[in-house]
Amino acid sequence: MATTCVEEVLPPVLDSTSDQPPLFDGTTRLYVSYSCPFAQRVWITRNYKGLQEQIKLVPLNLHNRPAWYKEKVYPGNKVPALEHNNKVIGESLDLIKYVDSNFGGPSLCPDGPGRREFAEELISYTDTLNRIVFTSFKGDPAKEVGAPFDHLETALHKFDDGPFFLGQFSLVDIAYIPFVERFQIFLSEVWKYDITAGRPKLAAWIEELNKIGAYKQTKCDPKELVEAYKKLFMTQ
Ligand SMILES: N[C@@H](CCC(=O)N[C@@H](CS)C(=O)NCC(=O)O)C(=O)O
Repeated sequence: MATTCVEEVLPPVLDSTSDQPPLFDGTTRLYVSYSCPFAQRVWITRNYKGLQEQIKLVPLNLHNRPAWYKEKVYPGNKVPALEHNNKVIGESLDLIKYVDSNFGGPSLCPDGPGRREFAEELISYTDTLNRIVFTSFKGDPAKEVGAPFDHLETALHKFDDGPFFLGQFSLVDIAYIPFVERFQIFLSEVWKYDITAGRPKLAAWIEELNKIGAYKQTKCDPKELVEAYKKLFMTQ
């Protein structure tokens, strides 16, 4: 498996006091926040394809956002956004496909009968998983999150030529892992709920992903995550 990945010194975070990097000067820029799971999807894709030189990371402080981001770069004012070929485009699920098909490096799109359809099906289920789990944080997660994690466990049984959703590592794994990473931490820390208990395929999937450098470099800080989610979901 290709894990063309160099350990990268991450650029400093820009805030409202920071100058705007030049726009449309021919540099491809990926605007992210280091703690955003949506941005993490595109960041992993870029790393895995070995595009650290071709796609420059521009990390933003979302709590003290530079005004120029909304005004000049991306009116949607969210991350991720990609500046490429004199355009700025957003939406993480579109961007992982865009980066995969418009840049070099190993393909992350599945080939072979049944895989493309299954990939689309799974990619659209990410929103369902996220909705159920985020909503459960306001209720009783132990009762509510079982079904979506069982859905992932079942999906991981479909292709047996590797530990990933389509057998080999693909955009499907990338679409899920930033969220599953956070859910695992928060559900375990706050609710003592182990998402891998009784789900051996899910456990093996997480273990294999943790061996991939392109992903490891993007992981969130568990302590910060717990604090942020407690504020977001557990205060009135
Ligand atoms: N649907 C978007 C969601 C992106 C998103 O919500 N990003 C958050 C950070 S994790 C953001 O930029 N929030 C800033 C805001 O909403 O003002 C995607 O998939 O890219």
